[in-house]
Amino acid sequence: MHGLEVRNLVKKYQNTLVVDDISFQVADGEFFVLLGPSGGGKSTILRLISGLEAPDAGQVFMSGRDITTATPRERNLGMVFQDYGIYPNMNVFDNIAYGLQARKMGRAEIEKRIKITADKLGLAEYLPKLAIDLSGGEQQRVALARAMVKDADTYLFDEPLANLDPKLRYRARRDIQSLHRQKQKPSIYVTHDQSEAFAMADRIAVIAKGRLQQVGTPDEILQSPANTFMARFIGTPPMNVLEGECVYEDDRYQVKVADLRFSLDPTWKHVLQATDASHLLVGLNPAAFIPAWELADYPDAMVHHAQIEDVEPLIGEVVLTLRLTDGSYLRVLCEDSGVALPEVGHIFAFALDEARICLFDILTEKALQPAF
Ligand SMILES: Nc1ncnc2c1ncn2[C@@H]1O[C@H](COP(=O)(O)OP(=O)(O)OP(=O)(O)O)[C@@H](O)[C@H]1O
Repeated sequence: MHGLEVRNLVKKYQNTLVVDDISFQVADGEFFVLLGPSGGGKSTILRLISGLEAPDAGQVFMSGRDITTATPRERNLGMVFQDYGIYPNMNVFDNIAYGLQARKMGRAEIEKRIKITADKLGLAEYLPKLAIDLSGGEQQRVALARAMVKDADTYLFDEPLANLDPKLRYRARRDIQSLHRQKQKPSIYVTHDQSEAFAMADRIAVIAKGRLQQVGTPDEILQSPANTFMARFIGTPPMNVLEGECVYEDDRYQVKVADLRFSLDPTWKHVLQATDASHLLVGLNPAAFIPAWELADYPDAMVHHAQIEDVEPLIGEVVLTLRLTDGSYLRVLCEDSGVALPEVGHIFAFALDEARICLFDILTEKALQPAF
């Protein structure tokens, strides 16, 4: 097998389980993002892959070879970390050359590679300068150059853009993706920034409390959260998770949330017959609502009403918080209509794209799956 695999990795610090039985595979050419809240265990997983720390259990494989006990150098990794690991009193050329010299590469080959990489990253004029005299963004590019000059078997990135301003982040993101495409190796990228994860990832693994919550493409993660943690974590604003009840009336399954009733697709039938559907958790994606000003385009949609509790304008979008009859709140994300914003206290008319309803078991909080 090509690519990288971690199998049942476990790591404890002073009896606290920080990495709890984590397994995943990353194919050659795949950009794989570890996303999750701070302290969840993402960086520890990267350190276990890099060999900077040893796992208490589990294995790491590269191209099918067990490298769990190999030294970091034997693993042949390209690494870009948040603190960049730059030697401040060396010039930029020597910083980039360091790993190649350690591998006993010839001077002419080192110079050739550094020239190509420095040109690509706009670093040519900085090569003679001391690293300490560079800005944060320039140092970040040096760290990237150091990973790029190598022909590594896997590339690891640990929040490499955390210290950059938004404009530089955008450019650095493009540089990292271009490096990845050129190398066609597995890349594993740690971030707690969802927009970064969704912009860059082929697949995302969400890690929280040391556990793998879900692995999937950005679309799978967004549309089909595996549990209520995922539903409440992903998205701005995240999914509404409300208590509800399923009823079978008028020849169809319907889900009731406060005084709202939504029709469920027949693909839910088997789940609802097998589960205690009288009480479950209902996931309503804020982006799945049809606002008042678009209802004319959906003449068959079931129209609901609720009072507006809060209006939060964003760039080109608006988040409305609606108060339901049982006192719970529903957040709705709408494209800005271009006319006057709805007002707090007014009654808002809306419909729901019912195909996007998610249901969760109230005890396990795991997603229920419709049968297609
Ligand atoms: N060397 C260590 N000794 C003891 N505890 C540690 C050590 N390294 C990490 N931890 C703890 O392990 C947990 C996971 O840390 P880790 O840095 O892997 O999380 P993370 O998801 O990368 O967080 P962040 O996004 O903040 O970097 C944290 O509770 C952290 O305090």
